[in-house]
Amino acid sequence: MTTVLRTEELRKQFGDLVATDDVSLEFDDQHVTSIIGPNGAGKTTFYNLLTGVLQPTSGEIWLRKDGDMTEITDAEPHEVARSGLSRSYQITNIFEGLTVRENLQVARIAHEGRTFDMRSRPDADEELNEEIDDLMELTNLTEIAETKCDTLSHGEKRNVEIALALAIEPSVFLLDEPTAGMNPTETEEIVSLIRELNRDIDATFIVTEHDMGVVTDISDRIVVLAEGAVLADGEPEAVLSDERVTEAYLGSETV
Ligand SMILES: Nc1ncnc2c1ncn2[C@@H]1O[C@H](COP(=O)(O)OP(=O)(O)OP(=O)(O)O)[C@@H](O)[C@H]1O
Repeated sequence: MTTVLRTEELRKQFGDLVATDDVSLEFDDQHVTSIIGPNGAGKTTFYNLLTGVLQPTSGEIWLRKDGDMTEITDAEPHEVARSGLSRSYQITNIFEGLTVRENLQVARIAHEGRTFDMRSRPDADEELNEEIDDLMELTNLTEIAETKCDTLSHGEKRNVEIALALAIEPSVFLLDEPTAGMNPTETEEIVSLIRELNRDIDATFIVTEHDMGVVTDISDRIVVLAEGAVLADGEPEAVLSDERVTEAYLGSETV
């Protein structure tokens, strides 16, 4: 197993409030790790530190890039993404007026550092379109490739967001509440999509999720945060039967 992402005593304070409390974690390749915790535990802050949206008060973040661990602690969000850490946002990140294919063309072209211009006829770029066809097949979007995004369902949009995050060929893929606002059928679909992606592409998944059924279904490992610190870390069964974890959730929700 290879470590692809590591935090060293990562800390974030907002005034006196410690939102991330000296978190040291290592993430191995091809694993699905869920980060869970009661409301206010510091999950979003941890994600924002990893992706460069927030700067830590202290500590370090290291990401494997081209075979070597590289420090990304002070990197800007676009530099983090370019280094291979991609995030699918809870808040949608899609150009509503463009089709699914066009959205992916924009993302791929931007990732390759080219300028997107519809007049340059991206449809005529065979290599680009083959990559996008593969990406759409992987994320179950082939049938709606030519559909404008403003007419898609919530679940379909979620798949487009995942495809957009995958378009930058990430080595570490952060999923922020992937089933938020979904009905049971959409939730089931997204769970099988995450499982398929984990099997089919060489990426590491880190997922925050409130739905414990989903967490149990998809995780190789669960990390529990409470008051910004790591409370438990290990295989799902052991973590979810840990008394300290149940206690941390009392009063907010049930594990
Ligand atoms: N910009 C900020 N300024 C001040 N305090 C903040 C800021 N962002 C987060 N916090 C505080 O940091 C703590 C952790 O918040 P965070 O949003 O990371 O938790 P969370 O686990 O994602 O919660 P939830 O599950 O409710 O989304 C909370 O006490 C929150 O009020």
